[in-house]
Amino acid sequence: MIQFSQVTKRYPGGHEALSGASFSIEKGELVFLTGRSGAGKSTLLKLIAAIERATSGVVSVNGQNVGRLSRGAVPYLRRNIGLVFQDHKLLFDRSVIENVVLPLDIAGFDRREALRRARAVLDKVGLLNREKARPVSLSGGEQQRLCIARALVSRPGLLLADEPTGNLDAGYAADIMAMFRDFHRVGTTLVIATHDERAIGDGGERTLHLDQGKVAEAAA
Ligand SMILES: Nc1ncnc2c1ncn2[C@@H]1O[C@H](COP(=O)(O)OP(=O)(O)OP(=O)(O)O)[C@@H](O)[C@H]1O
Repeated sequence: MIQFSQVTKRYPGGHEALSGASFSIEKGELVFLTGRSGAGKSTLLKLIAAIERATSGVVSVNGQNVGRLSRGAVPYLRRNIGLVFQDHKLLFDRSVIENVVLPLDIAGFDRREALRRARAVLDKVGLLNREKARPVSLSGGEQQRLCIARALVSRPGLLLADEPTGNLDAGYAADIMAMFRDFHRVGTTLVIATHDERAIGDGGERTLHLDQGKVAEAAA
């Protein structure tokens, strides 16, 4: 599903965040991405979602070279990708539930069905009682859970999550990981960048370790 062939990403200013990275992720895999702060984890996720483009090498998703996608084609790629990034990009002028419903509105869902699904996912992340609140009135951890709800509501085939449990206490972190594992069980591909040992657990999942822009398989 995801293939990196000799991918290098150099940011303006010369910093090389990824250096000749090659690996593949099959459909339905759950993969953790580990490595020190600054190792290149966020960069790797951004290349998959075409938020950043590789300096050299090929990133392909579902057989498409995402570095070659036209601007117009990027929304089609993202339609099937749930994104949980650190800069939540929530809409602060809309309520919690409207933030979650939005991807379904864009996908043309019937309003009642969209609200039903949005409430179900808000319930799972423990925010159902805040559905009318504005995101600005939520704590950092609540905003993170809202972001996770919004990423999962359209049941994407691929979920990319950057430190999804970073701001959460142990209880919520475990709930979110359980949700991710449920999605994995029904066939979603997940790539989760994390420092959080609690998130990785002892499930024997595949872990890719990043060190100074190089990617290596880590022993489970
Ligand atoms: N837009 C940018 N412009 C210039 N340099 C950048 C940019 N984004 C990231 N970098 C640099 O690239 C390197 C890798 O950053 P990246 O955010 O991918 O690391 P990370 O492993 O996700 O770190 P963290 O765990 O702290 O989020 C860092 O040295 C960072 O400073």
